[in-house]
Amino acid sequence: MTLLALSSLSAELGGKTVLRDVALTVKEGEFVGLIGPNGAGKSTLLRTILGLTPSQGNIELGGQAAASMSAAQRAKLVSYLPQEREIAWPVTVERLVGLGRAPHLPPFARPGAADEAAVREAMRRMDVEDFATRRATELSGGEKARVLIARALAQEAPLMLADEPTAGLDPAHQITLMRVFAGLAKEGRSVIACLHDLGLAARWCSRLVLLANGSIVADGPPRDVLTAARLRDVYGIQAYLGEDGGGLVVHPLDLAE
Ligand SMILES: Nc1ncnc2c1ncn2[C@@H]1O[C@H](COP(=O)(O)OP(=O)(O)OP(=O)(O)O)[C@@H](O)[C@H]1O
Repeated sequence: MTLLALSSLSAELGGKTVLRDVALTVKEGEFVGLIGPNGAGKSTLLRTILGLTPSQGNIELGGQAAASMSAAQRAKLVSYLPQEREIAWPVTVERLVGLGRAPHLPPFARPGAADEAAVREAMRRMDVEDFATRRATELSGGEKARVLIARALAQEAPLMLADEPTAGLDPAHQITLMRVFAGLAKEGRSVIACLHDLGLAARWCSRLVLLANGSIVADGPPRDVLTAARLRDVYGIQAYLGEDGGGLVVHPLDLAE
């Protein structure tokens, strides 16, 4: 089933075209790494899908025009981890992760057993159970990031949009997160994650979409997208490209000459 279909999508910000004529289809079971240099339009693309940035063109979620959906309908289909990791209220971690269940609850209803199980599972996956009763505002940057990812996981939406989800995480938690996202894809859900770490993107994503100056310049399996020529032309770098038993290995080495 197609979870997301974008066609002829364009967006303008501050009088500048930030996305131009983007077409993208994401089916169930895909872990898509959205990659590209700073300012390429990655965050804007996620925000247009959510209706947070105005755009022209077509956006379909689960086969339905996104423009015709209520916020509640959309929240059942798509969860979102924004780039900003601000936590405004001093609520407990448990409570904050529990907010991920809001789209599933009628107004003023108490969470039921299924909601509590989803919250516990999300906290387990992101290794934040030990912080359950602490105030979320008092955690370290990486701990906050893991709690916010857990909140998005608790939403149990078929499609997750995550903006730089590995930022601030230590290497073990970065790998844990990539495993979680790959696991969601195996279960038939899909993830689109903006990533700057090309090594993680190459190793864990089933598909990479490379954005440059607001346009998709490559889309396919990591091996096809991350070529030496593209890394030079789009990112201006030279990188080690290799293989081991686990797949493609990419390690940026220096600026391109
Ligand atoms: N509110 C805004 N007003 C004007 N221009 C904006 C606004 N938000 C983003 N832009 C511009 O749009 C372009 C795309 O920004 P976007 O945040 O989508 O890039 P990105 O690929 O996510 O970058 P990064 O890797 O640095 O997070 C940039 O040139 C940015 O300066």
